[in-house]
Amino acid sequence: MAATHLQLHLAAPLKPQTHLQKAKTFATNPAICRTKLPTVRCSAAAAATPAKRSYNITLLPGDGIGPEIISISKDVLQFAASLEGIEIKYQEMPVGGSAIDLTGVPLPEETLAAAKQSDAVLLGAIGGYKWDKLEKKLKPETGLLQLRAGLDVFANLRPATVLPQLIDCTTLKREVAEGVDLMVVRELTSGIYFGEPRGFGVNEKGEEIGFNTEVYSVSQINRIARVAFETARKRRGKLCSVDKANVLEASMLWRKKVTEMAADYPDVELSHMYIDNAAMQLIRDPKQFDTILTNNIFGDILSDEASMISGSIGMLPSASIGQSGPGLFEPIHGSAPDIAGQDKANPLATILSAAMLLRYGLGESKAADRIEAAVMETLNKGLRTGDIYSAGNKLVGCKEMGEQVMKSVDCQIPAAV
Ligand SMILES: NC(=O)C1=CN([C@@H]2O[C@H](COP(=O)(O)OP(=O)(O)OC[C@H]3O[C@@H](n4cnc5c(N)ncnc54)[C@H](O)[C@@H]3O)[C@@H](O)[C@H]2O)C=CC1
Ligand SMILES: CC(C)CC(=O)C(=O)O
Repeated sequence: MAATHLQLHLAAPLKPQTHLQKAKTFATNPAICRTKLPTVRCSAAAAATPAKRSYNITLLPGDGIGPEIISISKDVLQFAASLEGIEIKYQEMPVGGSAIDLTGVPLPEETLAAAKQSDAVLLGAIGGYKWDKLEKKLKPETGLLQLRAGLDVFANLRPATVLPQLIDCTTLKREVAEGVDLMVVRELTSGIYFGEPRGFGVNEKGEEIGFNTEVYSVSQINRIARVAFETARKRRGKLCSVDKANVLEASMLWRKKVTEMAADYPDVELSHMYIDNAAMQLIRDPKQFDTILTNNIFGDILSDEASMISGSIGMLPSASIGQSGPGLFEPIHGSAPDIAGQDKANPLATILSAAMLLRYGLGESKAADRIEAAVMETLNKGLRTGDIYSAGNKLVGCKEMGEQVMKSVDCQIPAAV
C-alpha cells in the first residue's frame, strides 16, 4: 500500500475559549484531545467525503506493559472504527527489546519499512532491565529513536488535561490543578538525543568521559516553531517557548528564531521561559500555560512532570507527526517493567493515543469521538486502575478497564465542541 501523507493543515483558527467555558466543556464533554491540534490528516482522508475508508495500521507493542496496552487499544480502535464503517488492517511488528531478542537489533529494517508503508503507527512502549546493559546501538531506546527519525516525525504533541473525574489524583492542591489544559509541543528528532559528536572518551587528564551535543539548525527550529504557533492559534492563543538561552548556544538560536516567527502570528501571545523556571512554574501555577514549545529533552521531562498534574502518567497520550508520511501515536509513558505482566497497567493513555491516531492520523474524527466518549464514560462509572485509584471508586486491572471502555464505545456521541 502506498504511504499516506500527513499534512499540517493551516485551517482558520478556532474561536478561543475562556477557562470557564473550557472547564464546562470538559465537565460535560469527553473530547479530551479534540480541537487542540493543528489539523493533521492523511491526504487520503482529507477530502470532504473521504474516498478511502480502509487503512493499514502498524502495531508496535514493544516491551514491558506494551503488549498488554496495545492488545486492548487495538480492540477499542477496531470496534470504534467498525461502528463508523472503517476497515482497518493491522500488521504487528517487533521493536525494542522484543525485536532484539528476535532479530538482534532494536529496529529491524522490516519494522521500519512496514511503519513507513502504513497509514499510521500505534506504539506501546520499549525498554526493560533485561536490555539495559547492552551497548548503545543495540539498546531498545535506540530503536525508538531510529523509528522517530526514520518516520521524520519531528513534532510530538503531548496534551495534558486535568479531568474533573480525576481531580483527586493530582498531586497538587485541587485549586491549582482544576481546569489545567495545556499542550506540550516537543521537538522530537533533533537536539541532544541525536546530536553529534557523542560518545565515550578520555580527557586530557586521562579521565574517562561521556559526552553529547545539543544542536539545532534554523530549519529544525523553524519547522517545530511553526507547528507550535499553529497549535497555540487553535487553542487559547498563548505560546510559551521554553529554553536555556542564558547558557546554551542552541537555545540562543532557538529563542531568536522563535521570536522572529512571532511576526507571522500577531494573534498569538509569545513568551519565553528558562527551563528551570518552567519546571517550577508548572507546579506553582500550571494554569498560566496554554501551549508550551520546547526542545527534545526539555519536552520529555516537562511532559512527564505535567502528567502528575493530570493525575497519572498512565493517562497521557501523544501524537508525533511530520510533514508527510504516517504519524506515530504512543502514550508518553515507558514500558513500566515494575508492573509488566501483572494486569496493573492503565491502558487509557494508549487508548487515547489510538483516538489521536484516528483524529489526526486518519482524519476519522467520529471514530475518535467514540473512543474519547467511551473513556469518559468508563471514568464516570468510577472504574480506576491502581495509578488513578481514589476512595469510593472501583479498582480494576488493565484488562477490565479495557473491557469497560469497549462496552462504552457504542455509547451516544455528544455534540462536537
Ligand atoms: N516511549 C517509550 O517507549 C519510553 C520508554 N521508556 C523506557 O521504559 C523503561 C522504564 O522507564 P521508567 O523510567 O521506569 O518510566 P516508565 O514511564 O516506564 O515508568 C515510570 C513509573 O510510572 C508507572 N507507569 C508508567 N506507565 C504506566 C501505566 N500505563 N499505568 C500505570 N503505571 C504506569 C511505572 O509503573 C513506573 O512506576 C526504561 O527502559 C525506559 O528507557 C521510558 C520512557 C518512554
Ligand atoms: C526512551 C527514550 C528514547 C524516549 C523517551 O524517554 C520519551 O520520548 O519519552
